[in-house]
Amino acid sequence: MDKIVIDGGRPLRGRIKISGAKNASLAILCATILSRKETVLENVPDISDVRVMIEIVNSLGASITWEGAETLRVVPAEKISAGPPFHLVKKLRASNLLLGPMLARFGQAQVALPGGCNIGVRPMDLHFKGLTGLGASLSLERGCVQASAPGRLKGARIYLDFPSVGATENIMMAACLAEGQTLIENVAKEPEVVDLANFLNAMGARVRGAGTDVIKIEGVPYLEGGERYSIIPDRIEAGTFMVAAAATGGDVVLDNVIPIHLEPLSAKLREAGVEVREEGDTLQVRAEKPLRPIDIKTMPYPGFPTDMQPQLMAMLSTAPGTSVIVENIFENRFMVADELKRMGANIKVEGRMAVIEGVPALQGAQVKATDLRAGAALIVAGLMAAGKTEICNAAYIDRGYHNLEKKLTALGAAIWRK
Ligand SMILES: CC(=O)N[C@H]1[C@@H](OP(=O)(O)OP(=O)(O)OC[C@H]2O[C@@H](n3ccc(=O)[nH]c3=O)[C@H](O)[C@@H]2O)O[C@H](CO)[C@@H](O)[C@@H]1O
Ligand SMILES: C=C(OP(=O)(O)O)C(=O)O
Repeated sequence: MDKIVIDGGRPLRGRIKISGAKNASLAILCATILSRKETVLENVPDISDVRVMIEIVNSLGASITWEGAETLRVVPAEKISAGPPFHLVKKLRASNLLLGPMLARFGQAQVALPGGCNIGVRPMDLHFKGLTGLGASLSLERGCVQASAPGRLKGARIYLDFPSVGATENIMMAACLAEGQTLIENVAKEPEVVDLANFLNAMGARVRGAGTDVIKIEGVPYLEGGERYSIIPDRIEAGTFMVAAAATGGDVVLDNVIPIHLEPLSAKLREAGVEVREEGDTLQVRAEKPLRPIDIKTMPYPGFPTDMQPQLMAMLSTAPGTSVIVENIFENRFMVADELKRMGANIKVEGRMAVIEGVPALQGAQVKATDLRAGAALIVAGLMAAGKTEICNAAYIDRGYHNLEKKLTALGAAIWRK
């Protein structure tokens, strides 16, 4: 059942609830390694990335179990014997977030270099620079990062050359248990970083400034846990449904969203002629085709998110005129263009720039997902296209979307697994 089939051409209409954020959940599951007591996490999406991360943290000695559809009970490990197994670490990019918490809590970590989607080189130099700055010794042995910090890590001043989400999160988690004050400058400001900081503080950490350029952490000797913590809604899942609604000329209401997190996308959709209305924790997206062409540059938050770029490319493929997308975050994130071309799109990719000439319509075709958001973009394209689209490698899509077919069916799409 690794294929998704869509019989396209139907505008999405209706109302659905958005799930908890993948990227916040993955970081927060890693952060539970830091604590000594039980924690309950709510609004956790039941997606394959989360399931793999649960297996990874459990392999270190924790006990994480589902208590209902969206709630996890986490009993942290008291000690760890070995690093997480390679067959799990290689599945997940976010396994790079284990290093900081393992080092801070247990003074050592052995973690294979992470896997995940092939959207760029994705080095870890900034993670290593930060952790070394806190006093850890790191070396790479046979594909495995060996890290140790005899005694406690030491607070330090760390400047990130680029506001990397993962490096910010890893260093912030490690610094929570370091001795003294840590100042991390030029940090990522993504909502998931803020959510992680809020969770750490709920466990007794002293993190200030998350959401600004500088994060200040006063180290504490231990973290307690013991809180019930609700994870923020997934702005990328919400964004994907917003784009799907707009691209099909639909009218969709999304519940459980934080509209401000979606502003970089909402602003661009409005520019394309889409009506986006915010009220409390709901968003309504309404569009009439044809849409207007627009230009997009991906940037760190609050800029336009790279994780929404492929879906926008699909939407713009039928906006009459020329749209230009510049991808500034990941060098290999235009792979979906070739698949969209199979469906009749006219897209030229030159390095980090893609030029899209709107065509009157897409036609259904057999296509393959090359990564998670490329898969999401093909879902959008399949919903727009006339006739049947068959998307293979659906496992990529399952990494990040909970109940995708069920939610789209509720909105009137004809979509099923094969
Ligand atoms: C699990 C998770 O939260 N994933 C998100 C996270 O990925 P991730 O944390 O991997 O993304 P980063 O913000 O770290 O990467 C951004 C850029 O920095 C570069 N870089 C990063 C680290 C480093 O040590 N050196 C370096 O050069 C990367 O190659 C990339 O070009 O943020 C990305 C950017 O918003 C999102 O697309 C991912 O969905
Ligand atoms: C790139 C993504 O995730 P990851 O960093 O886990 O590969 C994504 O969610 O689009």
